[in-house]
Order: sequence, then C-alpha cells, then structure tokens
Amino acid sequence: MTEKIQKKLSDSKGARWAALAVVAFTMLCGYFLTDVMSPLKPMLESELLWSSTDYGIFTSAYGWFNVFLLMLIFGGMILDKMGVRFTGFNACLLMLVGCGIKYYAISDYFAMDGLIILGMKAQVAIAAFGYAIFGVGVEIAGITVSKIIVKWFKGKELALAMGLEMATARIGTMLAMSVSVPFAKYFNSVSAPILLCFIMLCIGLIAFIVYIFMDRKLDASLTDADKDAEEPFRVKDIFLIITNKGFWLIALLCVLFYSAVFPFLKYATDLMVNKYAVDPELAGIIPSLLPLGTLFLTPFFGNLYDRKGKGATIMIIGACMLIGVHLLFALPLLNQWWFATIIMIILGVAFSLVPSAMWPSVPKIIPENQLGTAYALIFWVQNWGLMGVPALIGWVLDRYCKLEGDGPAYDYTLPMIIFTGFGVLALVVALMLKAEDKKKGYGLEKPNIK
Ligand SMILES: C[C@H](N)C(=O)N[C@@H](CCCCN)C(=O)O
Repeated sequence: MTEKIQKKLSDSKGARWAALAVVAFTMLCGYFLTDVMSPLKPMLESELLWSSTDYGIFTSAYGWFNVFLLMLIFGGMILDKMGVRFTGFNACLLMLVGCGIKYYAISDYFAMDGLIILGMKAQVAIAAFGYAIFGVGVEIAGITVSKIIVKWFKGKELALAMGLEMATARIGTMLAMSVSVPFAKYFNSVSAPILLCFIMLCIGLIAFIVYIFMDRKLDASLTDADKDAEEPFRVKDIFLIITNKGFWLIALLCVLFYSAVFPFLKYATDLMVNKYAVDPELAGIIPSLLPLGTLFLTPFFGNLYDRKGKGATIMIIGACMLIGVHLLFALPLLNQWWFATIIMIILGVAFSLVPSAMWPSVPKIIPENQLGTAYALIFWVQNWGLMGVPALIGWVLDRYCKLEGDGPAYDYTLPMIIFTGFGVLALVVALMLKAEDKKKGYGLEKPNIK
C-alpha cells in the first residue's frame, strides 16, 4: 500500500508565488495613497494656500495614531491572536475610510474654509485626520503581509519574496510620484489623484479577499504536526521581544534609515524644483526613479541574501551609500537635473540594499509566533521617525530656509544635512548589529535557503 504524504499548499511553488502576488498588489494600492500628495506640495501651496508647516503637519499625521494611540502595537497583538485574515481585511477597510476622509478634505465638497481646529487650518486638520486613519490601516496591512510572507516562504525564498513584495509596493510610490501632478492638472483638481487612490484601494481590498480564500486553503493543508508546532502567542512574549538586544538594533536601524528615505521623498519633488530648477510639472519624475531602481534591485539583493547570506554586511553598505547621497544633495555643487538624477538612482540602490536584508533578518532573531508583534514594534519605533521627521523638515524650511525674491523659495542645505545625520547614525547601528550577530549567532551572515 502506498502511503500518501500530505503536502502543505505552501510547498507548491505556483501557490506561494500567487499568494505573494495578490497581497503585494494590495500593498501597491496602499503605497500609492501614502505618497500621492508629495508631488502636489507646490500645488497645495499655490492653490489651497498651504505653507510648508501645514504640509509637514499633514504628512506627519501618518504616524499620529500609530505612535500615540499605540495602534500599531495593538494591531500586532491582534495579528498574532486573531490571524492574518481578520487583521488584513480590517486594515484594508481602515485604509479606505482614511482615504475617503482625506479626499473630502481636499475636494471641492469641503466647506469649512476659515475654520481652525486644534490650531490647524480645518482643511489641513481633516486631511491629516484621514491620513492618520489611513496610516494605521496601511501599517497594519504591512505587518500582516510580512507575516503572510513568512508563513508561505520560511525556509524557502524568504528574502526574495519580501524583496518582490517591496518592489511591487514601490510601483505604487512610483505611480504616485509620476502621475499625481499630470492627473491633477488634467482634471484641474488637486483632489483627483486621491479619488483615483480610493478606486485603487477598493481593488486592493478585493485582492485581499481573494487572498483570504488562499489562506484558508493553506491552513486546511497543514498537518496536525504543523499545527502543534505553532505555539500560541502570549502577552508576556512582548517582554521576550523587548529584552532582545538584536531586536532593538534592527528597530533602531529601521527608524534611522527610513527617516532618511521616506520623509526625504515627501520633499524630494520640492527639492528638485528649488535646488535643481526643474519644471514643477516634471519634477516628480526624478524622485520617481528611486522606487524604479528598487523595483529590480530589492528582489535582486533579496535573492543574493537567500543564497549567499551576508545580511549584516548588505545593511552596512546600504547605510554608507545613504550618507554619500544625502551629502551630495546638501553640497552646493552641480545644481543640474542630470546630477540629481544620478544621485537619486544611487539612493535607489541604497534603498534596495538595507530593506532587502533587514526585514528577512527579523525571523532569524524572533520566533514565528511573536513575529506579528515584533514587526509591529519595529514599525512603531519607525513611525516616530515617519511622523516626526517630515514635521521637523517642514518647520526647518519655514524657519531657516526661506529665500526672498523671484528665485527658489527654499534653500535645502540644512534639511539635507539633517538627512545625512540620520544616515551616519544608521551606519553606527548597522555596525553594532553585525557585532551582535557575531556574538549571538543569529545567522544574519548565513543564507536563508536551507
Ligand atoms: C512604511 C512601512 N512601515 C515600512 O517599513 N515598509 C517597508 C516594508 C516592510 C515590509 C517588509 N516585508 C518598506 O520598505 O516599504
């Protein structure tokens, strides 16, 4: 009699890559809205009379609820307790609600002109409130998708899969950077690109519902032994996570590195206009090259990490490149669009190196049943930067960098020096992480494929 060996659904290559494609698409839709306003900064200033500080407040709202109301941490605990299907679906709903509120605030339907809410212009406050709700949704969706990828790819092409997920999400950023202004101009409305995002988020929700069916099938294919091996999450596990030095080094590297990239992207279009004299209508194209480069390179470096290891070294190289690029943006040399384009592409390489090695390194430090909470805690620390740095840069621009006359509105030297500082600190932490790996034997320099 032949004994049938039960295979998990994730053992099927087709099934696991299909699952990845579906959830990565949901993230693409989320990333589109995340960055859709960045190229619109000059239009917000000229048409809705926002200042750089208004824009900075609005942008920082992304992290308000995640940071102060601990929504991300609760989200991570819900994820580990209730599972990926429940958490992911509700995260998609939150993204939609947040996007709807943001659209209302920016659209012509908005009728509270002249009102002040908590010291902010009503329009800025309500758009920021919507963006804050969206921020909770997209961040919880991010940790959910990370856990989904570990569920399907652990012991297989984990870093490649994470790299491909990030690459797909970056298409959303790229679209935001390149189509927002032409779209807004075509419809003669700053809010038109946000409506487009709303439609995309509806499609993203449908994609996640498709994933829910795949996840059910995966669970049904698990043997009793697989299920027994899954230890339940206990609240006291949080203590185990936060007393782990490796965890803190990853979290610190994450906040420092990402503070020098995502908040930079929010101002990159404006930098192109002010420092490199690029036409505002085309200025979003140069920053959009950053996600374009990461599209190919994040999976490439992820695959390299899967097969050859060297995760900690990859993070160190990425941090060094980040410092070089921001320094070149800060220095008063070669204020030409082509030079900005070249260094933006190099930033894309740095922005592929660090994430491709950092995120797949977390499961080497933290057990799988605590992963949702661990990713959530890392995102929470990171959100302090995503929230604080844009507000800081907006304030610095208004206070110290305003220029008089008909030329550029701002001098970007000081903001770029601040971004360089984050890069230097990220490098120090990356070096400490490599030393800790040597001491504790996490295996960050070892390949992921067993
Ligand atoms: C902004 C968000 N918190 C974030 O850090 N996103 C990362 C991807 C993290 C998920 C990895 N599986 C990014 O680089 O976009």
